[in-house]
Amino acid sequence: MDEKLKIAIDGPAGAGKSTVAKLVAEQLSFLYIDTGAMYRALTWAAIAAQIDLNDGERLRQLLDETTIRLSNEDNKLNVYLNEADVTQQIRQNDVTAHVSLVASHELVRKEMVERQRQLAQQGRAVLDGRDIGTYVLPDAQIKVFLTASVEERARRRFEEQQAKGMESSLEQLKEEIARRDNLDSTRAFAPLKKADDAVEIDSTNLSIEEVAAKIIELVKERTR
Ligand SMILES: Nc1ncnc2c1ncn2[C@@H]1O[C@H](COP(=O)(O)OP(=O)(O)O)[C@@H](O)[C@H]1O
Ligand SMILES: Nc1ccn([C@@H]2O[C@H](COP(=O)(O)OP(=O)(O)O)[C@@H](O)[C@H]2O)c(=O)n1
Repeated sequence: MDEKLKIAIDGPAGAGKSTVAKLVAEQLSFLYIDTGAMYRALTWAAIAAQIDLNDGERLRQLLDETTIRLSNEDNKLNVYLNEADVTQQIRQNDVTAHVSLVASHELVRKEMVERQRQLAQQGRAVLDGRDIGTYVLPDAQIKVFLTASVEERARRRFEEQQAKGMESSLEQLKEEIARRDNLDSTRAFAPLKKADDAVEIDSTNLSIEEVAAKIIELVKERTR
C-alpha cells in the first residue's frame, strides 16, 4: 500500500464522519486528523478572548499566535490549544453555534489548510471535514462524501447529547444543523461540496460498522 495513501471524508454535520474516520483509521492503522476540531479549537480561543468573530484578520492573528495539537492517546482523541487540553470545551454548544462563522474567513482557512496538509504529510492518513477532497487534499486516492437525512443527523446528535446528560431539543438541533450546513455550503472560499471524484455514501440506514466496511472496501479496490 502507498506510504502516502490519504482518505478524505467530507460531508454535512452529523453524517458520521468523525466516528467512521476514527474507526477506519484504527482498522487500517492510519493517522486520523479531525480538521473540524481545529476550527473548533480556534473558535473556543476566540470566544474566550472576546474577539469579534466577524473579524477575519483578528482571528487569523489569534491563530498565528496559537498552537493546536491533535493527539491520539489510549484510543481517545485529545485536542490541545497552546498545550492546554480543550477536548471537552470545543464540543460545547456556544462553540458549535459559532464555528461555521469562524471557519468562513478565507484568512483563517488558508492557515488551517496549511497546517492540515503538514499533518497529513506524516504518512497514511484519514482526514475528515468539509473541504478535504475538494481543497485540502485534491489528490487523495480515496474520497468519500458522507451524507444522511437531516432528521437522522439531528436524531444522532440528540442521542449523543442525551447520553452526555446535556439539555437539548430535537427540533432545535435540526435547525442548528441546517443552519450550519447552509453556512458551510454557501461560504465563498472552499465551501462544503462533493468532489467530482468522491464516492457518495448515504448513511441514513447504515450502521457505523457498515459505513466503515464500505470505505475499507473502497481502499482495497483502489489499492489492489
Ligand atoms: N451510521 C450511523 N448510524 C448511527 N449513528 C451514527 C452513525 N454514524 C455516526 N453515528 C452517531 O452520530 C453522531 C454524530 O456522528 P459524528 O461522527 O460526530 O458526525 P460528524 O463528524 O459527521 O459530524 C455520533 O453520536 C455517532 O455515534
Ligand atoms: N475541513 C473543515 C472542517 C470543519 N469546518 C468547519 O468546522 C465546523 C465544525 O466541524 P466538525 O467536523 O467538528 O463538525 P461536526 O459535524 O462534527 O459537528 C463545521 O461546521 C465547519 O464550519 C470547515 O469549515 N472545514
